[in-house]
Amino acid sequence: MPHLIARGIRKSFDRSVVLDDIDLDLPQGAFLALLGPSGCGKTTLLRLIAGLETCDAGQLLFDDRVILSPDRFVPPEDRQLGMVFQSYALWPSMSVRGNVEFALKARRVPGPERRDRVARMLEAVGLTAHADRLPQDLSGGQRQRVALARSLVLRPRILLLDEPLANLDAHLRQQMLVEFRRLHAETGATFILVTHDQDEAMAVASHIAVMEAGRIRQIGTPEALYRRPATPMVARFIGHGATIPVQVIARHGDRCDVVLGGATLNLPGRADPGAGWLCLHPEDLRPATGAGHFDAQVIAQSFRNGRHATLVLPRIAGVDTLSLPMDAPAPAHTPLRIEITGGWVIDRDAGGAAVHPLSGARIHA
Ligand SMILES: Nc1ncnc2c1ncn2[C@@H]1O[C@H](COP(=O)(O)OP(=O)(O)OP(=O)(O)O)[C@@H](O)[C@H]1O
Repeated sequence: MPHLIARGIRKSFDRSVVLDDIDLDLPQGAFLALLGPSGCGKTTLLRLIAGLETCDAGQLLFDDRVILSPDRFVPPEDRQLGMVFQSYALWPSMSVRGNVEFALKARRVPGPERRDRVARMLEAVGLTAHADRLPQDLSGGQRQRVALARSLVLRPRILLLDEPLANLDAHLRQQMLVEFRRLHAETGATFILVTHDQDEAMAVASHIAVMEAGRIRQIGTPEALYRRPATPMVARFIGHGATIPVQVIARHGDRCDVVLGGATLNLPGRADPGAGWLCLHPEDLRPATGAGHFDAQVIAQSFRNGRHATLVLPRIAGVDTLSLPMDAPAPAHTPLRIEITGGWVIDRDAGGAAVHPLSGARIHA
């Protein structure tokens, strides 16, 4: 049974619509990433779930109880959730232990149980040795751990994370992502993470909701979004993808015949005959070993993960650049013939589709 449900949520600020027709079915224990470009409404949706905003239309339900609608508002403290922000907002004059213990004291949790829960939480986030330090004497990553511990010690059913890693360097971010996954698995709580970094979302989330202009464009597992993007925006946003305009001439179930340049290709996809988009990731392209499909010219290369990541300018109308992995170095301006080895074909008018039929708005644990 889903425990967090949003139905047709709409929210405006000063008559401009910031969230529109938001639907979610989230079971207990999911790890959802809200992903999208700046200003698409991620934080507003998180704040709405947190009880820090009201809505104009729709409903938010937690375990079948309406916690938000235009005429109902359950305050944050009655929603069984915790929040961790970018600015960790720790109490500066309290020790690490004091910060983690504070809310338990406020809730009058008896001393022995309180000390036990704090000790176990500090152990879980690896801060036992720093329990008596003040926040100012900690690194950014350690402060972030205190903020996490402080929220998780209350055993929330939902933990809301608003760009919690934005202030950390790349190395610490990776460490904290591993930590998030571990704590998520250990606590069994539902985690909802706001991020505009798709690598971050792919690294931790069981499900990703890609948002654009106040709407959820697609929601599903990272793999579903990567392999079967519903819109060109999702295709470009996930996995460093690109889109190429193609003509779809036939559809056979989950495959389509498309014309690109002079060639006809049979590729995975679900587009009807007419104008379509071919969604590609770098590994769907390679230098042609046979006739190939289109000409291109190398713009630049960088060596990454054992391959030469190559940016090329394809000779295809309406396409700027594409990237593909190569085994050999190739200087700028090298002409290449490129072969397409995979991808996903969608309708040209798929731009506004809210939900892809394969991923669905309903999330199952
Ligand atoms: N209190 C407010 N009053 C007026 N407009 C607001 C308010 N809060 C947010 N907005 C507007 O709502 C839109 C969505 O903002 P929101 O912070 O939810 O986006 P976001 O996707 O989280 O962006 P970012 O990644 O930059 O944090 C933006 O256009 C923003 O300016």
